[in-house]
Amino acid sequence: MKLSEIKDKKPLVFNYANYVTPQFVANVVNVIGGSPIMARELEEFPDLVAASDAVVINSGTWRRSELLETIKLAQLANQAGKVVVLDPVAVGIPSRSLPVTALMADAQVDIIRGNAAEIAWFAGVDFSSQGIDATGDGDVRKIAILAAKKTGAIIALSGKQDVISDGHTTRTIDVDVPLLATNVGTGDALSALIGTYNSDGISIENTMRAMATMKLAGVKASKKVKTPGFFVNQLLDELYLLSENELDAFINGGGIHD
Ligand SMILES: Nc1ncnc2c1ncn2[C@@H]1O[C@H](COP(=O)(O)OP(=O)(O)OP(=O)(O)O)[C@@H](O)[C@H]1O
Ligand SMILES: Cc1ncsc1CCO
Ligand SMILES: [Mg+2]
Repeated sequence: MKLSEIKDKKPLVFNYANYVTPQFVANVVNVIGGSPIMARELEEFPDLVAASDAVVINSGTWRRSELLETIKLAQLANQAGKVVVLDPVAVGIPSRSLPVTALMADAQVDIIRGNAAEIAWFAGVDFSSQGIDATGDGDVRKIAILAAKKTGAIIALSGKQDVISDGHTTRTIDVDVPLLATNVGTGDALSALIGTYNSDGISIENTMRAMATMKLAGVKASKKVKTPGFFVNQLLDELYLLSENELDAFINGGGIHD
């Protein structure tokens, strides 16, 4: 979906959010023109999935008791033909791998958005991490392609270099914006943006537009402010102000490669 269509159609994005960053995630969806809703009550899922245009599942603060409910949520979304995005926070920690493995076995995840260490786990590649952060170095393009082939999902690997791959077609965005990594929840919000942009159909193109949106807003914000506190507010403003033309110019203008 194009940015202008998001603003016209206001897709409803159902976020099964973690309890650390839901306010930021909701604001990012809102300022771009979508409509966020958060919930974690099983009895509400059928109604909410029916009303939603995308479902974004973040496993950042899952309790085991919520796992079966989350699988049910993903299955409901699958049955209703709604896109399912997974944000597998710190999935490489063994006790966190188990519920993600269960979800992937019992429901279809269409798009996985994670940092390099999280995506490396799906690829079966070693990549160092510390808690929620990727700290290592590696061939992120290769990791994304491998993870896409292993999971059958579109992979959105974020970091200094963003990589989007379905295992056959791969795009990269090579733009360094260190301040983007200082705000906890930029990745969570990016996953929700990916749900928003893919709400009318899942594609590499839509996923790339979502990642380019966050990166470009980060580039613009970091030209104006230099510290994390101001940056996060400026980032929201830049997302709010971003135009379709600017986004197209960024996408066509050299930072993005096949
Ligand atoms: N060094 C960097 N240079 C440029 N952009 C970055 C850098 N690190 C992260 N980003 C950007 O920050 C956003 C979030 O990606 P990141 O990989 O930090 O997610 P994450 O680790 O899941 O974050 P969080 O856990 O805080 O939600 C993406 O838009 C990504 O492009
Ligand atoms: C800090 C943190 N811990 C679990 S989820 C989360 C937010 C970043 O995803
Ligand atoms: Mg994350």
